[in-house]
Formats: sequence, structure tokens, C-alpha cells
Amino acid sequence: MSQSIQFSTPSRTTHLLHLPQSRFHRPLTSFSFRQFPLTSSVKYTSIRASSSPSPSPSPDLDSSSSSSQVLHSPNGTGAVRAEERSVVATAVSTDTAGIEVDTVTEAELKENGFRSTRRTKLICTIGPATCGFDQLEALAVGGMNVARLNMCHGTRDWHRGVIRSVRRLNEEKGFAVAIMMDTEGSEIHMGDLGGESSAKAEDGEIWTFTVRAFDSSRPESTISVSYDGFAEDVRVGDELLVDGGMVRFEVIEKIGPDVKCLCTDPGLLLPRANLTFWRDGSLVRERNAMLPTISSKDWLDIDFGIAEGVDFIAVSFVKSAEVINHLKSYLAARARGGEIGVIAKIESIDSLTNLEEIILASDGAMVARGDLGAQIPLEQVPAAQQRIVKVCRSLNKPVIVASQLLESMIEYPTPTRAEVADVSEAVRQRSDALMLSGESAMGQFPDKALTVLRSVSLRIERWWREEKRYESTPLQAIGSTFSDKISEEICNSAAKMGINKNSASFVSSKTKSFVFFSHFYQIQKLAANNLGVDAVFVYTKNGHMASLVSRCRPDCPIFAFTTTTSVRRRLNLQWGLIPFRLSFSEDMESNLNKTFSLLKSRGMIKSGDLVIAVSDMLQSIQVMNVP
Ligand SMILES: Nc1ncnc2c1ncn2[C@@H]1O[C@H](COP(=O)(O)OP(=O)(O)O)[C@@H](O)[C@H]1O
Ligand SMILES: C=C(OP(=O)(O)O)C(=O)O
Ligand SMILES: [K+]
Ligand SMILES: [Mg+2]
Repeated sequence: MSQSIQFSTPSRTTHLLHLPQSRFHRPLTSFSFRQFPLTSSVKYTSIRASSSPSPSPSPDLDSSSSSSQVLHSPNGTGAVRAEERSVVATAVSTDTAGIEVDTVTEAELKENGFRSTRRTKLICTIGPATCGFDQLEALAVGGMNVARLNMCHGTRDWHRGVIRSVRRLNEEKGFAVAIMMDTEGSEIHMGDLGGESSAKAEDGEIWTFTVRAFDSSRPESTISVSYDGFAEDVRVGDELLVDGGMVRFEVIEKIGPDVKCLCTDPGLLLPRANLTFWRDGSLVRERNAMLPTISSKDWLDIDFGIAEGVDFIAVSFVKSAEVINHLKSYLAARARGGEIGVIAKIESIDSLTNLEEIILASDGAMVARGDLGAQIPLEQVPAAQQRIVKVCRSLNKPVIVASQLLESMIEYPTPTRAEVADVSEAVRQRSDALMLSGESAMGQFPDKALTVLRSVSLRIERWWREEKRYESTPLQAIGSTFSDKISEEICNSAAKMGINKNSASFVSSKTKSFVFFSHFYQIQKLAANNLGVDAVFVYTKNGHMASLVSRCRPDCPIFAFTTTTSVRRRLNLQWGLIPFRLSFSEDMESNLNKTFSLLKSRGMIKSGDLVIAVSDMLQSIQVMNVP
């Protein structure tokens, strides 16, 4: 038996189950509860054989499956242990039952149950250390949800190779690894060191920064600079920060295009590292204010990203919402067959000043602490991080905490305790995703670094649940239309019902009676009963409803069913979402039966599990035990 709350206009109460959301053009005036039997004889047949109506084919369906109804299981969760990897690597693409399965999540759900799935998503920057197919597969098996490509480095051909490998991995092994392209931006940076992987600057050395290009190898103690006006703009006495202060110089002399600098803080110079200069204790911003956020090279990279079908574009050094709106309309006109999410990188003073409007315009944000720490005093970075995470949560946008999370693991196999504490704090703030940069791009221990992110995330998330730490401040309402507001209330309620059983007064679904509510806010009273459900199922076409559930950070995992592979990949960035692709209809009863049958046959759920289902086609909440 299932119990459901449906939202409808009075005249339509008898057709609740088939009423699509698009019909809700009038204000809703009442709520009714309805009980319907779930098909009792669930057949463990292949999903291909299911008779429920399927929606019109999407241009984004995998070619291997577009003619059938296929469910992909997720990799939104944890990962398997190292010794299981070889099994995973060979077992994933078996398609005997007409379904494609990402064995990593499947194994984890079977082994540890719902509550142990990882909620915090993990992003790996791909570089020379991780660009091979096997290396990418090891990262996917290790829990990578999103692969990031930094367009500052590498050629387009190199990036194309990585994108295609990730796509192949998804197709062959059932993963849903999304691809995020990160623009270079037009900030000033060093050249590529003539092929060397790094150069060491020692204390007291004099180095030359120049706009001259080198024909052959790099002259000793010389660095090329990307910006022609460099020598004109700097002044003797300026402080030059490489990579946000990892190495520091003082400008001592200008000779034509060459600028002589004294190394005051020694360190490693990495290819194409960012350069900022400070004068009288503050950042020199005039120059950067003139530079376009998206350079002409970035636009060509964006065209490349559209052609290759990337899932997200992260925009470096965003200053205002205007550039985000511009890019979004550019993408809307050109990106066929699927949206590309635009992520605003918050890494400048301007982006902090205009934070709310930038985040509102974007599809997500990144706390890009590397450059942010070069633009504001380091001790202000943690507060900025907390603020950005909070604003994103409030506006329902996914947020990524990035840079130097496990910096020491570029060279060492174990992180510092301080790094573990930093990762824990980002998880505790309940950010959507954590990102590796150099650790995975060119470090010696990319897999180990990912393992650390994974295990720290799991541990802190468990601690959160065990300590029963619920947020006391309610989320602000964000919906503008009445229908949006209802979706929001439904998701808030569903999430509250997901609060851990052990701390909740559990109401048996057998004894619960059905009542007719005449007032919207009664829903909240039901929710306050804290049913302690095992999972929230959300059926969502464009992902919005899933993000609304994720925003509430419920105790239980969220199984997000969507019809296209591109939406499925994009959902993989968001906290707690385990994204599946599934062809479903507007008949929720049939959807649920199909989903139960499929997940049960894979051993991913079992009879008796308590599930809440919400959907954006039919604004409803259904509470039921898996038959
Ligand atoms: N595609 C790539 N090709 C070569 N090296 C890369 C690539 N991506 C990243 N790296 C290396 O990894 C380092 C860290 O990556 P990231 O933090 O993304 O770049 P940056 O240091 O420019 O901010 C880079 O400095 C660079 O040395
Ligand atoms: C993520 C960042 O950007 P990038 O690595 O592109 O400099 C950062 O500055 O923290
Ligand atoms: K970048
Ligand atoms: Mg940056």
C-alpha cells in the first residue's frame, strides 16, 4: 500500500495520478490524500520488456539504448575497495537483463545499505597524471563524479582525448561522470616554462619576467608573461605573487620589456601559474578590471566545449552577473540537445562584492580559493568560503570548494592533519562538491588523494547524522510562481520525512489514516512526524525537483530518476543525489512499480524499505513500503 498527498484543483481530484504539472495554471486550492494499491505481483522482468508508456525519445539518449527503456544505476555514491576493483572493471558492462549498471554504486548499496552512501560529490582535475583511460577509470571507480579540464593547460586535442575517454567510460561502464571545462580567463599568467614541469626560485635570486617569447629553450632564471602591457604596468617596489603567493618577488628594475625581480619567498614555479601584483599592501586591480572575463581564446574554447558536449563550463574570474547572462544566452542559442551548466568561479574581490547576483545568474559556483587567497588576505578566505556556501544553498545552486584541499599529497602519500581538517570543514558546511586540482592533475598519488576525500566525506557525513545535527535556520523560499512554491514545499516536506528513524517518532504506514487537508501548511505537520524513510525517490525531467530535495540535505539518500543522460550527468554534481536514467511516464504508479522491480532485482532495495516519492510531473508526495 502506498499513501500519497496530491495537489490539485478541486475539479480534477479524480484524475490526480495522470495530471501533469503543466495543467496547474490556476492557483491550487486544496490538497487531498489518496491511497492506491501498488501492483502486488512485481515481476522481475527486464526493463526493456516493461509495458508502461515511454516518453518521446530524447536526442541525448545513449545510442546503445535509445530504442529501449534503460535504467542506469549511479556512481553518485561511494566506491568499492581496491581489491574489488578488478572485478568491477570487468563486470560493469554486462547487459544481460536489459539494464546498464554502474557496479560501483550498486556494490556499495548492496554492501552497506542506503545510509552509508556518500553525499558529498568529488571532482578531479585531469592532467598528465590521470589522462589515460585506465587512470580515468580508476578515478571513476574511486568515486570521481565530475572530471574537470583546466583550459589554462594542454592543447584542445589533448582535452578532446580526455573528454572522449570519459564518454567511453560512461558508455561502456555505466558511469555518469560529468565533464567540467574551466576557462583560462584573461588574467596575467606565466608562460609554460619551455616544456619543464617546474622551476625552483630560491630566496635572494634575481629573476627576469618578460613579455619576450622564447624561440628555443627558456633562458636561465627567466619567465615569460602572457600580457603585453606587463612591463608598463608594474612599478619598481611592487610585490609580485606567483600562484596566489606560493612564490613572491619584489620588482627591483625595469629594462624595456624585461622586469627584474628579487625572490623574497622561495618556491616552485609551475607552468602558466597566475601572477598578481600588489602595491602599498593592496592588490593592483586597475589592469584586471580592463580585461574581459571571457577572452577571445576562451570563446574558442567554449565553442570547442559545446562541440564536444561538456556538461559544465566554469568561468574564471567572474566579476558580475552580466558575463554569466551573456554566456548563458550564447549557450542557449548554440548548445543543441542539452543544456550546459554555467559555474561562476568566485576568485576575485569583484565576485565577492557582487556575490548574490552572480550566483543567482549561474547554475552553481566554485569557491576558487587559490586565486581568491591572492586577492584577499588569506585569513579572510575561510569566512568568504562559508558565506559563498551559504548563499549557494539558500539560492539552490550547487557549490564546489576547490584548491589545495590535499596539496601535500601532490608529493606525499598521506595528507597533513590540517588538510584533513580543511576537507572536514567543507563537508561539515555541506557543500555539494570538493575538488582536487594539482593532486589529481599532476600529483604522484591521485587515487590516494581521492580516497582521502571519499573517506573523510563519509566519516563526517556519518558523524553529522549520528550527532543528529539538524540545521535550525529554515531555508528561504525561492520559488516565484505558485507551482514553484508548491514544488519547494513538497521537497522540504519529503526531506523532513527522511530524518533518521532512530531520532524520529516513526508512524507505521499500516495504521496511518487518510485525511483531507484544507490547508497547505498542514503538510508540514505531517512532515514533522519524521517518518525516518530510507530513501527519497524523485522523478524529474529537468532536474529541478531533484535539486530542491538535495538543497534540504535530508538524512537519507536521494534516488534521482531522469530521462536523459545529460541531466543525469549534471545531477552528479549535487549533494546526495544518486542519479539514474530511466524512461518513465506520467503514471506514477507504473513508474514506482517499474523502479521497485528493477532496483529489487539488482538487490539495491528490498521489501519493506520505506520510500518517499516525489515528482515534477505530478506535484505529489507518496509514502510507501517497498512491496
Ligand atoms: N591539462 C593539463 N596539462 C598539463 N598540466 C596540467 C593540466 N591541468 C593541470 N595541470 C597541472 O596541474 C596543476 C594544478 O592544476 P590547476 O590548479 O587546475 O591549475 P593552476 O595551477 O593553473 O591553477 C597545474 O599548475 C599544472 O601544472
Ligand atoms: C580553482 C581555481 O582556479 P584555477 O585553478 O583555474 O586557477 C582557483 O583559483 O582556486
Ligand atoms: K582556469
Ligand atoms: Mg583560479
